[in-house]
Amino acid sequence: MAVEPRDRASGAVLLSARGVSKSFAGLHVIKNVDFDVGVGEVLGVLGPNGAGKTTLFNLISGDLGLSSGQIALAGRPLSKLPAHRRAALGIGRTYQIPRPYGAMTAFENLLVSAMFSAGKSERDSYRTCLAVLEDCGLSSRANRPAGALTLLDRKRLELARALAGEPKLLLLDEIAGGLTDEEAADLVSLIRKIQHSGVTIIWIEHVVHALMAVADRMMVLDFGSKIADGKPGDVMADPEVRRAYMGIEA
Ligand SMILES: Nc1ncnc2c1ncn2[C@@H]1O[C@H](COP(=O)(O)OP(=O)(O)OP(=O)(O)O)[C@@H](O)[C@H]1O
Repeated sequence: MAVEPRDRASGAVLLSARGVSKSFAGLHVIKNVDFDVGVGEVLGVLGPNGAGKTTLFNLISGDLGLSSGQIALAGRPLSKLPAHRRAALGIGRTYQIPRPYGAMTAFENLLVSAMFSAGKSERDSYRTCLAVLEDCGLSSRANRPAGALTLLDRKRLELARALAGEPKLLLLDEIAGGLTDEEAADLVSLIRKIQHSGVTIIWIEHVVHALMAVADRMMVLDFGSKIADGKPGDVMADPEVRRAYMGIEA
């Protein structure tokens, strides 16, 4: 799973999207979006409600099919692959509303990911799941039913489930939403740790200060189009971003 720092510095592209578009019954939700994500990079994605951010994740993970365009992982076109094949290739994701198997324990939830996404044996999966639970601060809740966990722990579990699949590319969808400042800071430390282990991350988030703390680059969507892509400070100072996202006229 881990990549060496030199890979991160090499500028190799892990995910590339070209001319990506999605329509629902004639409603153009994603419009001709191009972007790359480098190996080991953290790309933050911002945009107003309804801008198309989650739809973009659904197109990458295979939860939805493209209307047109191409998405490739390490040069391999993904368009014809169903979601489970993309997971096996190393695409892990969280959902905005956590989707644990509520009646299963936290540990069992991870085991499903490790065995079916990472394709590990049960024995190897046990080891991975214990390590991931520890990293995510969930060891003491390993045997609790997922449905009985607090919001923060359900968010941690959502992340832990994705990590148990040993992703190369991790898609985080508004994982800091609804958390206190202190909880969000804990989550940021955890995401930094994941980043340092070499996982490439795309993070959709409205909690901008959390995103700014880890993003190498930011991309902004508005009405399905990319309106900015660059260094976080430059993007946040961009007059079009300030107008679209913060309602501030330049
Ligand atoms: N399966 C679907 N069928 C029809 N319309 C959809 C579907 N999924 C999303 N949409 C529409 O696409 C648009 C973009 O939705 P999306 O959830 O991608 O936005 P978002 O940027 O993630 O918003 P938020 O910040 O509120 O999560 C919205 O107008 C939404 O209603």
